[in-house]
Amino acid sequence: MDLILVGFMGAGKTTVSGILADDLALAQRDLDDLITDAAGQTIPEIFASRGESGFRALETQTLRAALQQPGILATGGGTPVQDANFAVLQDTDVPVVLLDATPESILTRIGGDTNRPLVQQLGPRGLSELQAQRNPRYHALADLVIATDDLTPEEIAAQIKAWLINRAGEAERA
Ligand SMILES: Nc1ncnc2c1ncn2[C@@H]1O[C@H](COP(=O)(O)OP(=O)(O)OP(=O)(O)O)[C@@H](O)[C@H]1O
Ligand SMILES: O=C(O)C1=C[C@@H](O)[C@@H](O)[C@H](O)C1
Ligand SMILES: [Mg+2]
Repeated sequence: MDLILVGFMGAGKTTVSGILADDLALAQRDLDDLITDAAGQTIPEIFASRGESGFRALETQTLRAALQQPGILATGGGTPVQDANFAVLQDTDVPVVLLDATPESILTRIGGDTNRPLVQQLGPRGLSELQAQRNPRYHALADLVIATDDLTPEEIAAQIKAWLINRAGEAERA
């Protein structure tokens, strides 16, 4: 993998990874898509038939395989929560970018979404509490943090690209 995006549901990982992958001519890999492809079920179907723990087991398996592939990986919002996933993401040399967003932005973006079971299960308040609980994990992994509230996905992709170019230059000079 060349780059990993982490952050809460609705932070924009899938959207931004698509733009950046196109721009850099890299493969876009979305962990949620890889999981649904492997399972032959949507995320709500996986949660309904196997429970959240069944989804998490698939997520861990799929993450390990995805990290062996080149490209830009958009993780799921809960990926860093499992200790095994967190350890793998912490150990990798691949740069990790955190897309951060306030609970207000998250609710505006995904409050009405039906493809994320936790949005329905938790409601607005529970969702914000879950985000606060997960934030330390996201930040612990991040080599770069982008506050996305007032940026378009294109602007975020451009900031990440500039950071990657600068980072490559620094590595060359070292
Ligand atoms: N910077 C942004 N400004 C406004 N809307 C955004 C921004 N980034 C993403 N969105 C919108 O928010 C919604 C969720 O985005 P996206 O699916 O990329 O999030 P995600 O981080 O991949 O979430 P998940 O963890 O659930 O996979 C989409 O409707 C997308 O268009
Ligand atoms: O934050 C989460 O726990 C999740 C985020 C989504 O990307 C999906 O992986 C799923 O809906 C669970
Ligand atoms: Mg996504």
